[in-house]
Amino acid sequence: MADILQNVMDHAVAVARKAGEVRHPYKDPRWFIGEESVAAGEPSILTDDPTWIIDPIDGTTNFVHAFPFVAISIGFTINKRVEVGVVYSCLEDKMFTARRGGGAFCNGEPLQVSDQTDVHRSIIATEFGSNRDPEVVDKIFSSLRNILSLPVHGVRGAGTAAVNLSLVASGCVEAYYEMGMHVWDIAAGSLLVLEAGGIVMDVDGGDADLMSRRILAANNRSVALRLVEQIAPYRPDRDDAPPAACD
Ligand SMILES: O=P([O-])([O-])O[C@@H]1[C@@H](O)[C@H](O)[C@@H](O)[C@H](O)[C@@H]1O
Ligand SMILES: [Mg+2]
Ligand SMILES: [Mg+2]
Repeated sequence: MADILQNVMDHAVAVARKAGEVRHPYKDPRWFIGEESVAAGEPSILTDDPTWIIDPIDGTTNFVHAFPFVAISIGFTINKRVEVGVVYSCLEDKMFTARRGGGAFCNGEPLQVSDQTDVHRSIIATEFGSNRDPEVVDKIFSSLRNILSLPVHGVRGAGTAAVNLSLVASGCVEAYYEMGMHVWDIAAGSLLVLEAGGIVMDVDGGDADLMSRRILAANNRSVALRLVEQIAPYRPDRDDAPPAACD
């Protein structure tokens, strides 16, 4: 684990030097998108530069209520593509790691998504999110009703996007979808799913977009596309949307 992070940091330094950058790639705020730094007013713009995308506590509500799923999520992108993902599920003491082209692992053991192709025999993970706008709540319940009525074997939610994605990568659930979470919730976990043999796309079946605040991650295309038919999509403000103008 320490080796993986050190290699990535060395790689970031090498890329920066090649580009003629003199700044230190893990001290310059431009190279970070973190939940807390963005909350403190730092920008949330994904560039081609090497960028750490960090959620120090994913599952804050769980943490407050002692509901036992909480994770640390660290993604690293170059050219807007996730190259390394690390999710540490703290109470399970599971360290999930993935490197683009290098596979996904849990505590060093290789991960593989479920081989289930029948959505009716699947478990689907999702979250209710924190938006209580009645139109959004209606969409959430509409999607849920459609999916439950397919029917599927079950619907679950761990209360953390990073853990939900680790569950897809581990083959414990077939898919996870959500609208309204942020890039720091999913950057690392999305690579876990891809490297475990799964797919990641937009909830409408289009290309995945890290900054769109929408994700559908699944073990395979056939399960994913059956879910696309059931999901009532909505568009939260993007993570890289300009701040609203003040009067
Ligand atoms: O705030 P936080 O605990 O880091 O992250 C949370 C996510 O992991 C959760 O799945 C999602 O439903 C919440 O909206 C929130 O984004
Ligand atoms: Mg989070
Ligand atoms: Mg958090």
